[in-house]
Amino acid sequence: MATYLGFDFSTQQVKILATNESLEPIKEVNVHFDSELPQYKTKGGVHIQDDNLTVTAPTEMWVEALDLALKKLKDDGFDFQSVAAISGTGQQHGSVYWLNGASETLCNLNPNNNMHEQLGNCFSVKNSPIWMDSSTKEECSYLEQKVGGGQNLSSITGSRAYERFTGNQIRKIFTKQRDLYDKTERISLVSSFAASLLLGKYANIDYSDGSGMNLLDIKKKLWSFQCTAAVADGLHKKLGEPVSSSTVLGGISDYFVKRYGFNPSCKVIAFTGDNPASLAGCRLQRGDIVVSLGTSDTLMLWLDEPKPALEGHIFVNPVDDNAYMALLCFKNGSLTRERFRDKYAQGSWEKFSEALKATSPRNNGNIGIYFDVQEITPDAVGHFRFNAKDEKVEAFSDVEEIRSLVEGQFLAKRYHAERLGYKLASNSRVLATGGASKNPEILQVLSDVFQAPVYILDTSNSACLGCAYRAKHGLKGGQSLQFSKIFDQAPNYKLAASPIDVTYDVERYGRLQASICK
Ligand SMILES: O=C(CO)[C@@H](O)[C@H](O)CF
Repeated sequence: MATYLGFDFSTQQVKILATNESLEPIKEVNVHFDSELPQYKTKGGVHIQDDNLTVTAPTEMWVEALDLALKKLKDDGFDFQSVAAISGTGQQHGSVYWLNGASETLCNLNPNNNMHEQLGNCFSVKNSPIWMDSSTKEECSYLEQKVGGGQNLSSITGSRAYERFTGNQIRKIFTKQRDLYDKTERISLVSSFAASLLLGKYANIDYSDGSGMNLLDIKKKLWSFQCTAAVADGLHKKLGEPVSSSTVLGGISDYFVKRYGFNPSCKVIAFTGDNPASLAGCRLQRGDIVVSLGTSDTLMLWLDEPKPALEGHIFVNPVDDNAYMALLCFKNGSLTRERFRDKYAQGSWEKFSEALKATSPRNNGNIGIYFDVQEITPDAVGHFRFNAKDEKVEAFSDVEEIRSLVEGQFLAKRYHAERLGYKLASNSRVLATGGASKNPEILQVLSDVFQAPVYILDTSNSACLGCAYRAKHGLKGGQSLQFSKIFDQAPNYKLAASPIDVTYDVERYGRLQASICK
């Protein structure tokens, strides 16, 4: 009975999840960086430097965690011989810098020793910049200026310049630590670095995670020469060529065959970023949209004709090279919902829900826009209330305040999703996850605003699970096989809300939002 492994190199841990042939989870192990590798002295898996902008993680820590996780799986009696294919994911945007000559060590690892003892001196940059870094404003401005502005950069790479995006991080090293850059023979993302360890040679960056670098032309699926030339000399050669996310990169390295008992025929499928992997793990299809309702709310959607903009991110789709996915982050999520619960519902979610039931869709024309903290989408902050005549007002009734918050948050999501190319269709489905997805009344508003059924799914392991799915997909045919065909049974979605027939004026929301942005 074949099994598949998904590896997740996330911010706080390395997780390995095994599934059976039917892609049902059968085993899971993890190594938590802070508590199990305390010698690296990380907090939340990272080091925040004194400037409070630079955020890194020790590259060697990730290597050591992989050996530790596989040892846990071995001690648990897992049958590595059964593994037909593996794939994995890494926190997006992070980067790894392999020292000149490192490839020789990588392909000749001694299975009697830990990897990190052998690879510890193979990184020119010992502390990898990661997605929480925001120290590259200067590099972002430079790149946008070199390619003709933020919208041009977004049209090429799917995003305007963002501090955490890899190209800008590489430029920072090229301009400020040129000696380290010159000693670097290969630059990986966290995802392709992890794949390289398991492959025993440098793994290609995949199209989907590569879309988070401000370097990949997402239409041509090639490095944009305009961007790579603007970032650093000789960058193209250090990146290697990008590949489809379902590419069979090769067989597993002999180190793992001898040290853990993997089958030499086990194939390594391209690794990708955590958000693309989650899209695969949610089994997202055309017309679907994932709404994750957490501290910050995020939207992931499947797109066929993306419209890259100055907000949000468009990535090449991880399971279909000819499609795309979009990621939108909304910083004001559950903390704002909790503040309204406390202020207008006496701290009770039951009363919060009663308020939603006591008010009607569209809230008599009242719209609220509440950005307690600087919002990402759009770039604005403050509280704004409008009555049915679009006049600014100071307050609504308590129950109207609650509905105006929830409707406003979901109208924003639909408005920005449509700006990126999302088209509501008869087969549209909203897949809700995260804390607030446990509240039926909030999901009813979500369903009404999107005019689509809302399903809830447990996505706690979506990134890792998505990689086990992608391992089987890559092995069984990759791009020549529709991703949904690899599943034996229907997804475990549970219908939570169906829309009542109501039409929300999304464009009106857009006009009011535009009026409050500077
Ligand atoms: O920066 C992000 C996406 O653009 C985060 O979701 C990271 O991928 C988390 F690892």
